[in-house]
Amino acid sequence: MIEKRLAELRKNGEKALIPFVTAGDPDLPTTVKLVLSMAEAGADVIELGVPFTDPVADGPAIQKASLRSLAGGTNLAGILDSVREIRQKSDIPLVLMTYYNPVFRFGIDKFVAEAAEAGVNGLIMPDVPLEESGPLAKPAREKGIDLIPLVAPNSPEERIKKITAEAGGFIYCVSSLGVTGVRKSIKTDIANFISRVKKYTELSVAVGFGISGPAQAAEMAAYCDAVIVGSALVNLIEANAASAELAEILAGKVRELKAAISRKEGEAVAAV
Ligand SMILES: O=P(O)(O)OC[C@@H](O)[C@@H](O)c1c[nH]c2ccccc12
Repeated sequence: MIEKRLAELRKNGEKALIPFVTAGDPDLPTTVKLVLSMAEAGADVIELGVPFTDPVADGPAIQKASLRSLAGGTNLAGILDSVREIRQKSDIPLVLMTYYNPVFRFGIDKFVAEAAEAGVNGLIMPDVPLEESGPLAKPAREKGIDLIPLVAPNSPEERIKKITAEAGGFIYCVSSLGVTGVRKSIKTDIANFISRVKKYTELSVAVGFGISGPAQAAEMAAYCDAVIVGSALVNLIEANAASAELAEILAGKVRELKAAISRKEGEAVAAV
């Protein structure tokens, strides 16, 4: 499902936009609204974060969003209910980003079965390395859920080869070492990094971590098939959580990002 959607875009020479939001920030009914409005605004796949108390791969923006969400009582069962609700209105591919602990507590097999039934298409689990993904990979494969791996700029060639061989959905290339969060500039040689990954896979390759706005998204999109934007959107949600216009504000940002990565080379960036 995810791979198919991304492959269609690639065939048309289009870049994909994958927005990330933390589920339950500010609350789950709002998350449903935000996902639907982002889908309508041009998001191609949506990544939903499962809040966790010890989100080791996350920077301050998403850590805070996780705490806000947990304070409101968000749990995995509630998130799966929200996915069911989204599925009544949209077929946009959905990826859950979750640490191992919430899944383990829920029960791995039960989680995979319920996530698949609810309409989850992919999983990103930052604290589950390939070597430990077995107990999850088998049921996920059986239920048609893609395990989307993270690859870092310092991943050795052999490791990239192994990880991509087991992957589904797309390959998540982490732009920079460290945690999630907007960065003024991305110092990694992305062109080189992406071409190393592309040697081993036919799957679409996405870049995420540190993309702060349209200009940076466009810069990254020049090298890869999809860009992932999280913290910048999470910050926008935090700043506008009390506004009746929140869904429209977020949709506006998604439209702006999608337009920026859709621009052909040489085309001027419109002042927005
Ligand atoms: O927030 P950023 O820097 O835009 O990065 C994307 C990111 O938010 C999202 O993909 C994500 C959130 N938490 C994660 C943990 C690991 C890997 C990826 C993620």
